[in-house]
Amino acid sequence: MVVSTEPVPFANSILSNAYLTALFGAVAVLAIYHFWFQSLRYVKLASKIPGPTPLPVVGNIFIALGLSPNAFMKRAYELFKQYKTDVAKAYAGPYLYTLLANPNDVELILGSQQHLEKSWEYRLFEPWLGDGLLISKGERWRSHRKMIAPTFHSSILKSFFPVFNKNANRLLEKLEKEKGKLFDCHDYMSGATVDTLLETAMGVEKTDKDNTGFAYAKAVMDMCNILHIRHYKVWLRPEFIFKWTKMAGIQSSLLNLIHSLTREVIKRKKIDYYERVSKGEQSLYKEAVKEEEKALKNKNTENYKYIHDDLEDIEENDIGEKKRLAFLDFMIEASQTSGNKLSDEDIKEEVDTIMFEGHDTTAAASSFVLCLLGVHKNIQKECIKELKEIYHDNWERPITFADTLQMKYLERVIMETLRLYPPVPIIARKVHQDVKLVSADYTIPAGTSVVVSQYVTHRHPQFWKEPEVFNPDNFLPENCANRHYYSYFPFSAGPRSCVGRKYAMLKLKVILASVLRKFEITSPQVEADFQLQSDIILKRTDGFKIRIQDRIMA
Ligand code: HEM
Repeated sequence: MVVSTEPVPFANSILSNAYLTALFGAVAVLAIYHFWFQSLRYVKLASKIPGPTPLPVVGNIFIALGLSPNAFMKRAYELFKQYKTDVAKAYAGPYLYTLLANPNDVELILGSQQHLEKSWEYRLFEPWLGDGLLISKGERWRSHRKMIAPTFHSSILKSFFPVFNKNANRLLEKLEKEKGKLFDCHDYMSGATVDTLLETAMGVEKTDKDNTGFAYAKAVMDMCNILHIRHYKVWLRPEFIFKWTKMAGIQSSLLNLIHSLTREVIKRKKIDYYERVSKGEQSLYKEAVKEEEKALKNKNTENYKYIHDDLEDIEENDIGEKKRLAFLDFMIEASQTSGNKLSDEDIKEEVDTIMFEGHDTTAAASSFVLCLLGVHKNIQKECIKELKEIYHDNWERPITFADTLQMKYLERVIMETLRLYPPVPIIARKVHQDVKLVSADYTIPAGTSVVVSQYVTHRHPQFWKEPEVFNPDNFLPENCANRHYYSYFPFSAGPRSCVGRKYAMLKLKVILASVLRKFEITSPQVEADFQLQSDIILKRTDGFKIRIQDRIMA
């Protein structure tokens, strides 16, 4: 049989008519959508705000298309500079995001009691952190924060010093094998941070053979990567799409690992608690609450004056050291006390939140400090000068709380590191009321998301002299005195600031001073070589590479 390959004019014209109709139909639907979209109140208000032109339906998501996480970071920062504005907008589909760089505007969001709700992307954390402190809202957030924040105050932090020192020494032992080699210090800092958190905040001691810290830290890092990919590849955000990807299977095994550690930790602590009760030991919870209330009446401020938040409303010396409980003990006792409705699941969510927030942030911060000290040898020398003044000939003695108060230069190095390389590079909130900006005549419409970026504001040329230069003297008291308060917020600021910032600063000082006393650090790279990744936690995609050798004391 011969099959004709001749075109069939009639069928063709039907097809082309069908194509044309479909095309016109699609254009008409898009046009109607476009005009409807433009008529929406929030879109009209936002139309005045500068930003890249959005395409119908998809908005500006093409900015992220085909970009790797570190290229995305670079591109976002370049766009902000290119528009030379303190306010910029972008659409992910129909969702409006307004980015604020000016501290006066940042203050309107972070300093307010109204805009406390996190933007909806934080919900991607839900399978992991549940409704823990980082993402919870309303009365639940308020009551849990009131309970958790005081468990990270100086009176209890001081009692953590033996554990801080023990884990710092373990880290030094592990680092021995890297002497002379070029290696990535992040895994080491991460493992040490998890072990310290487990032992301090959770009260769970680790055995020498136990590799839990490392496995857990690795699972947390992998989870962060998945969440980050879903943040910027917005089409992967909906659960019904994500669940068909390979990543969903990986996420599920990572969460199994993370959650089983959390459940194990809580189980162990509960057994301890019941043993204490069976021995007739009294619950310290009620007494601690009473002390807390008394302390709250005595408002005072101290130390870290560069951050405004509710933690400063508590005078720590008012709280008897013996009556203070570390985080997890406190949560367990509170759950057993009538009047509290803390379930095991509530405790698990808060434990997961503290383990995530307290670990990856501090590990990134300490790794950045080590790299920067490797690059800036003169600044490393200054740190050593200060440490010599504190330790004289007793170079190996354990680091005390009093020592950390004298580490003023190291504190400035840490703060400057957190300025240029803030571990949490952005924060997003959902606003339920219109926000009239201070820096320009724009109004952010209610019901949309606002993004403030530590990375961008910390480099704002109007508020920082030579903003791209690493200079710890930026934090000399005289240089801080007249700087806008919200030009620096590595720990966020206002009512929803980081509850663990004092813990973080103390831990960073102990771990960094320990490494510096033992090793001299060098880096083969300069800062311009750092490849930054706009992950949930800011990282270097090229690795935190340093070289160490025994420090020879002159
Ligand atoms: C260098 C270390 C750290 C940095 C830079 C940092 C930074 C931050 C930032 C920016 C936020 C606000 C996040 C947002 O609103 O999206 C935050 C919140 C939080 N941080 Fe930290 N953090 C650090 C260490 C810690 C530690 C050590 C802990 C606990 C042990 C901790 C516990 C928390 C918690 C529970 C929240 C949620 C607070 C709330 O929403 O009420 N952080 N942190």
